[in-house]
Amino acid sequence: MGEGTVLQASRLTKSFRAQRIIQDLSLKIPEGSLYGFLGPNGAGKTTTMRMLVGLIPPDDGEVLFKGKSIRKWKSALFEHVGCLIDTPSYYPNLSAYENLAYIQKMVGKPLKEIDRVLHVTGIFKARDKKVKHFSLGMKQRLGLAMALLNDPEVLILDEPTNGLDPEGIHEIRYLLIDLCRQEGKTVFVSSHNLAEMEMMADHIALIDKGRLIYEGALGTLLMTEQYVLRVRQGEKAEQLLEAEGLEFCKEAPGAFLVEIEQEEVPRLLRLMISQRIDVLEMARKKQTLEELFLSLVRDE
Ligand SMILES: Nc1ncnc2c1ncn2[C@@H]1O[C@H](COP(=O)(O)OP(=O)(O)OP(=O)(O)O)[C@@H](O)[C@H]1O
Repeated sequence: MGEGTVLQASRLTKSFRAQRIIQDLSLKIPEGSLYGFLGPNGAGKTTTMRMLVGLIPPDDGEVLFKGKSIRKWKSALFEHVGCLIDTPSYYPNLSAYENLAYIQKMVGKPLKEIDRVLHVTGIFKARDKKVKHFSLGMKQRLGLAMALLNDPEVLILDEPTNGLDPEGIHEIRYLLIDLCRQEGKTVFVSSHNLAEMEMMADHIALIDKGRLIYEGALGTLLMTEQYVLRVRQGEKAEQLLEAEGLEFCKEAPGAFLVEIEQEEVPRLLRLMISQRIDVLEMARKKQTLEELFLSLVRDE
């Protein structure tokens, strides 16, 4: 992963008809990250993304690309950022190739880029098919292909898996992971589906009612201080945990959730083995993004 912040939102505020939609929202998107932008429906994700790509101006605050305000560097977004926000507009009676060629001609860019993006997004075989015959998943891929035409460093995608079937979701997910890990792009993707984001993002921001609730790396965030313990001899293990004075709760016969410091784990395992307790599993419990989100919203 690259170093530094590539795109930054600094204290963005936005109202529509005197109603505050985004409130003092700051984000730092690390270069090379797959950044999940999460929040419930109506939290303000699309509005934030529109500001990030310069489609609408913030009332207050600013967007910085590589440290420079986009207000003074308008071409930065055009040259370095590709986006898929709202439904992409295309001509249904034209083929995928013709749609992409139309854009390239308009901006005076070479047509040779088209086959590259058709390959990257996996719709090369449908290159000459009319878009009106495309499935929703293929249309999303075409939208991504449009966003990739310029070979941008950063991709900003608003709910790209919305409306897709499980197979389509899976394919887009792996495509985004590939774009980030293989092609080195920074991928900023919004979703209200926490479970889906957990499978691909390395950084996340959680917003609710236009405010930032959490931003950071996902790595250890989901780790808890609890361990899942599964053994064959449940009663013996329970007695041992009690004798050791550990906090625990029984989840099922022979299955416990134990509060224990990582440093103490080897000693507990040695004790169990010496008492002929067969340990089937001892693993750090991970909370789901959903559990984390709910606890953060509750704390707010
Ligand atoms: N142009 C607009 N005029 C008035 N209100 C707007 C406008 N755009 C968005 N809103 C309002 O702002 C709030 C946030 O909308 P936004 O689309 O940014 O949320 P979101 O997090 O993307 O939600 P979703 O997941 O449903 O797309 C909503 O209450 C919406 O009705």
